[in-house]
Amino acid sequence: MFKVLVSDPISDLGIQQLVDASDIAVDKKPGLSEDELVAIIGEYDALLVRSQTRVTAKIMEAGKQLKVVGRAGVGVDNIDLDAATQRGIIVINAPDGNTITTCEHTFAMMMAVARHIPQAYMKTVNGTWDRKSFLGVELRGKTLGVLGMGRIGSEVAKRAKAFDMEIIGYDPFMTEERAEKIGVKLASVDDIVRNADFMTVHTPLTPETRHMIGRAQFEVMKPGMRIVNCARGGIIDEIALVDAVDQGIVAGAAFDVFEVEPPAEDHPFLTHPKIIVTPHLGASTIEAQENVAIDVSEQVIHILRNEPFINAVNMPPIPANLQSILQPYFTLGEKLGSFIAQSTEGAVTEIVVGFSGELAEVDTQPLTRHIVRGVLAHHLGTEQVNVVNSMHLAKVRDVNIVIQKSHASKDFTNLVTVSLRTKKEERIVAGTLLTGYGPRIVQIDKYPVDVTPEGNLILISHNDKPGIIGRVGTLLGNNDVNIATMQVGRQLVGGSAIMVLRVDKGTPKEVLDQLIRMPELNTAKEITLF
Ligand SMILES: NC(=O)C1=CN([C@@H]2O[C@H](COP(=O)(O)OP(=O)(O)OC[C@H]3O[C@@H](n4cnc5c(N)ncnc54)[C@H](O)[C@@H]3O)[C@@H](O)[C@H]2O)C=CC1
Ligand SMILES: O=C(O)CCC(=O)C(=O)O
Repeated sequence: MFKVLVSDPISDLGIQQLVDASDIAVDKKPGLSEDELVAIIGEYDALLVRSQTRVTAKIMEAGKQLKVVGRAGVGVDNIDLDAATQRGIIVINAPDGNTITTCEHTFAMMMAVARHIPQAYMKTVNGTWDRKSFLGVELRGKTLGVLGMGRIGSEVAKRAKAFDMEIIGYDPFMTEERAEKIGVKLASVDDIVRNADFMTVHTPLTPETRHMIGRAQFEVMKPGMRIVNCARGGIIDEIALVDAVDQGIVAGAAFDVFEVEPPAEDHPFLTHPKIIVTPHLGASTIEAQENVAIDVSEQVIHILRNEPFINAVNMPPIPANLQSILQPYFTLGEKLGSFIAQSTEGAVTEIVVGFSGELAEVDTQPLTRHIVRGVLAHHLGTEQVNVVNSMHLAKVRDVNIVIQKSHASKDFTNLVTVSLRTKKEERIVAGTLLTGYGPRIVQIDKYPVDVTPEGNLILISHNDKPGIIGRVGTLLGNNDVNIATMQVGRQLVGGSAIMVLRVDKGTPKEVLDQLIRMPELNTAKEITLF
């Protein structure tokens, strides 16, 4: 039974599928401190959070069983991604479910700042009927500058057109074609600052976007600008903004997010008459909270059940078309990696992965992660290594990963070749998927073979001499080890050869030792593939 901890308030309806899953037990414990989480996280396989819980390295370290941290929302700045990756914990988010809601909140804030709605409300409910102080401005005909034209920024731009606004946008990944399609004129940050009447930011907070609107930008800003931040505190320099409002450069600002949340009691935004605030409510609608919880719950279930999943933040995404090509090779890749690691001695220094045939045409990175996982799991344990941290673990252990691609594949539609170099030896194994038959190992070192990569195998290298196969069979039979299948590979009659035996159960070490002592037999290794 998998255990999932929900440590922030997350929509009950959204997590219903987790609650209903017969193999999953869900505990809801919102509001725990870091120490409280550290004390209990060890028993959980998955952690679900919104933005309140800070998922620190200390929590990951204590989460010995933790396979996935699910963020019901977009931003993962409350999760230590490096710590997660190092520990092989998958971090997923729900990037689509709150886009419209946050876009709508941006408009609520834009209109509220244009028409002084919070200030007018406060005065009215406090008994003052003041119709003079709150002269606003229209959105119609104004220029809106959008910084960050991703999901939310693009939706904001679309809706701004309905208000008859001119939209200028900046995003390093925005193409002219896409900008044209959504009716946005591409501009630089400087153009936006100098020309916009309203400006809204929709980027993540990164070293590059931190204070991307600061003193230098306020100095050249179009006077009377109104600014909205429903993305992340810190994209706009808060102190510089207050000064710009006081100097009359900025006519008003609406902030949903703060550099530190919640803000200190004496934060200047909280008492400023021209700055309006909400407590990080961008994603707070019934619809968005259900959407993000449904999305993240679905993926957590997939991950716990070892099924394909999407939206991993600490792993490159696999496009759907690629997923269907690569997915069938994942198991083969891990098995080839495991086979070669089990059959090779010495510290691993290099893994050379070769793809030929159709596989050479596509981005095979996700498959490489599985192969490297297969190799490293033999040395570091299957619990320690997964596809999230396999490349990282290889790097920190100075294992060189080399990728080779060849478009021609002589005998197979696709061939995956793994060569392992260790301080002692080098070995090659190659495999493919045979239509109707499944995964096969088709080459071990220089020998062609046809081995189903599963169960208990014995890999023997020997000299091709009459009687050796019989002697091996007799020795195993005498020790109650039943042979299910046998493959022999050789290049020359009487030369060196290999034998791959599939046996019904594990082979005791003393039996392997007896095999190795046989004349003409060089090595015998047990390999287990499940
Ligand atoms: N207030 C709230 O409750 C919510 C806040 N957010 C925040 O809103 C932001 C945007 O979310 P989405 O649109 O879903 O993300 P997204 O990933 O779809 O879009 C972000 C865009 O910012 C662009 N970008 C990155 N660096 C940039 C730079 N230096 N200059 C200009 N553009 C840059 C990226 O290319 C990308 O297109 C995120 O920070 C997210 O955490 C999202 C949901 C709710
Ligand atoms: O969970 C929340 O309400 C915060 C949403 C948010 O900031 C995000 O999704 O990035």
